[in-house]
Amino acid sequence: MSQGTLYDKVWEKHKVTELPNGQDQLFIGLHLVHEVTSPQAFHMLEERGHEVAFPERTFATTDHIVPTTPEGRERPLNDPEAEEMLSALEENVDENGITFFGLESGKQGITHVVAPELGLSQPGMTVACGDSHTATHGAFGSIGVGIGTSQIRDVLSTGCIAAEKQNVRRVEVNGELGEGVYAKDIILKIIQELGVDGGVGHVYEYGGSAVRDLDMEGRLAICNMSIEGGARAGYINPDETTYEYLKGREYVPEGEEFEELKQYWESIRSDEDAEYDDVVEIDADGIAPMVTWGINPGQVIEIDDPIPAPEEFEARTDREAAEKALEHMDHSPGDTMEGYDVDVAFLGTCTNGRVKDFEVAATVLEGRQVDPDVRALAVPGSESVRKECERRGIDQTFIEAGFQWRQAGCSMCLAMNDDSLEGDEVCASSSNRNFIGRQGSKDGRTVLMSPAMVAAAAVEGEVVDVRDHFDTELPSGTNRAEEVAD
Ligand SMILES: CC(C)[C@H](C(=O)O)[C@@H](O)C(=O)O
Ligand code: SF4
Repeated sequence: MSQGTLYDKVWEKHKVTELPNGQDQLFIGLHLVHEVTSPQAFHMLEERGHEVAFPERTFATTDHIVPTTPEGRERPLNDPEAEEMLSALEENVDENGITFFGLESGKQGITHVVAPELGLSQPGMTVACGDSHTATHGAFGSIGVGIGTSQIRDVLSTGCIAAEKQNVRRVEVNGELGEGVYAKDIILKIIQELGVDGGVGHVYEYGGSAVRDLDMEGRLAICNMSIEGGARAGYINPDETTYEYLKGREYVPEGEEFEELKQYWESIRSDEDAEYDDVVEIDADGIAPMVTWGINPGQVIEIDDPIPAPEEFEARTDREAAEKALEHMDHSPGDTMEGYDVDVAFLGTCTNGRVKDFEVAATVLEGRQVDPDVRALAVPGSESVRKECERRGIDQTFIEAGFQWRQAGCSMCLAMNDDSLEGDEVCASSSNRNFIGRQGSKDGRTVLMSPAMVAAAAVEGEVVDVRDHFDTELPSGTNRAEEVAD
């Protein structure tokens, strides 16, 4: 039984009661809604004649199905199913008085990019969304949980869900990341070591000097992929980096109220002597850029390591998964990923679609050209990210290099819009899932990596080690430069 962790404290503060079935009734502080998973829940609500209990705690955006070109966004949308989902959401938010960051709002984007940048996600909250990547918000020191349709209905009508408390595993990442190595590489390393099911029954508390050193964008990328490691949620204790990021954002109170909030935020940090159900240590110094070789995020290696042979895995299921992966990806064991031909480069998503991600990739692209055989897509995670990149001229670096510069959405992460792989194309992708068919083509092949590595792959037309191929000094992705010694 763990004591004194942030998870325990935040859970206790939001627990309404214990239910007869042993689960807890948990109050949800922030409910995020998107067009794919909400229509049915609103419908269920209507059927029962219920109203939305806390419209002021509910915020909606549209992300999965939206086209990413200005022409594509003209209404009605070309795809009737997409139009139906979007219109349903528009009607539902209208009828229920819910704030909606729609296509015309200038604030539209991926749920897990929009809520953090507006300051909606704050430490010590419970955040729920009908989306498996809701753990992203844990980067602020909140409990973010992905929920299904009937739970969306429950949150809409009562502000609560029935949930089971999980065990807490501390994932302690100490040391310093080398140049060209980023938060994305840390989380891929964690998933490599603990497995895609390693987190089942747990939430992950990420800590250690390498995590403390990360900027908020990096922390968001790590928490985002908790679900890929099987964890129900993932979080990082809030600190000065968190508070500095939040200060001045649209939904964050100012002045005295901010100071009061900060006291609450400090109080919910895990205690020094908190007990964890499990502690795992990872050495950041040793991490190289990570790339997936297979068809789940755990089938991942360091860029210069050989692709494993099925016999190297102990469990039969892992051996079978490796065989399937080798066949789908057309690899032979012992090969490295370096030199694997790439047809598409995709930069964006709720993992790596933030300003810092584009900034890092732009450093790699500066003065260089995308390989003529590569289709390269830059899709900002939100319209605010797009505008900020344009204000800084980052978009020009992408465009001059030969990238298509798009509007915000999930895009080719899961191809619910027109952005899709074709045939057996290989995509160097900054996203979080490499399942077969994920990017819109059943034969398509996804290689997950950091934004710097995606940019390098776009230029070279193949998977490369960003550290070897470029002499530019790469931005670090940490807050060390700005940090005042403490
Ligand atoms: C469409 C949505 C429900 C889904 C999720 O739950 O995560 C999507 O965002 C994904 O990444 O696969
Ligand atoms: S960007 Fe990808 S992972 Fe994130 S919410 Fe959209 S589809 Fe899901």
